Amino acid sequence: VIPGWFSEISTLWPGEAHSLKVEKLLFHGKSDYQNITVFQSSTYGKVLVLDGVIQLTERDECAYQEMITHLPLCSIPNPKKVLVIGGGDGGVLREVARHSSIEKIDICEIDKMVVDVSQHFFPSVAVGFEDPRVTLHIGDGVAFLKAAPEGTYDAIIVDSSDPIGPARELFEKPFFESLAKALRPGGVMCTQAESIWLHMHIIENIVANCRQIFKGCVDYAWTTVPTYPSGVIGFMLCATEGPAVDFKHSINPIDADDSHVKTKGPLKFYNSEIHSAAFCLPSFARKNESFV
Ligand SMILES: NCCCCCc1nc2ccccc2[nH]1
Repeated sequence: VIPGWFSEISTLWPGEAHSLKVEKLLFHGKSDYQNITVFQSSTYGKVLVLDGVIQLTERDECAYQEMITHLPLCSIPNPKKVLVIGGGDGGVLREVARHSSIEKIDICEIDKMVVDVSQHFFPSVAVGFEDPRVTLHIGDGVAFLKAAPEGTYDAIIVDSSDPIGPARELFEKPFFESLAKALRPGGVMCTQAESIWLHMHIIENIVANCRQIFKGCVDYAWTTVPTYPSGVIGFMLCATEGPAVDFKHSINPIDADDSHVKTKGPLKFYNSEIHSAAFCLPSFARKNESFV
């Protein structure tokens, strides 16, 4: 360990570790589920770390939050009811709230300490919790979905950490089946789906499961997030059978002068061209080679 530096070491990316220079340790705690650390970095703002893994930094969280939210929500007309699994930092809520058609936002986060820490140290991210359409449920997303009536949601966003620890079950087949059940016909889901540089096996497994379960479009997208391992992270986008969905083009753009946009500031990363580009994959990750 180099004094003054945080290195992200994990068995999920053996032999490599992204490091950030630490100015000051701001918080360290242990919840019922994981170790939680917040530090002030020299060049990426404040950083949230769960069990030694970087979850978000103030400087680049916009890329992840905007893409995981707007890739699904801009692919369907008039989303009204949205569920977020995980996402206890509130960033996805902030982005969902930009869509004026939204009437109801449920969020199910297992670890209350993540919400409390985010509200205290990351107010520009946790601002999402202030939207009157938001209902926060503290609990296990697996159980929440099992209890959800069939066809409840237009969209479900699974903003999970990695498949080690509390989020492990969110990458397994039964969970994807419960997602499909809770979506209306032509409803869409989007999950955090790791890195094509590091986790092709995990991704192939997710795609195989989703192809069996979701009878609509199933596509993998990716984007750049400098502080995630390998500098990129992916998203699995799936639609249930019903009104056709084409993920690769934004059909429901967020109008720039929408009142919601003003309260939350302009989009820093997402736009309609980045939307379509996100589905362009390198040859080693394409259908003929591997999966999509
Ligand atoms: N190694 C990549 C990790 C991606 C993490 C995405 C993420 N960051 C989060 C912060 C709080 C709650 C849920 C979250 N999900």
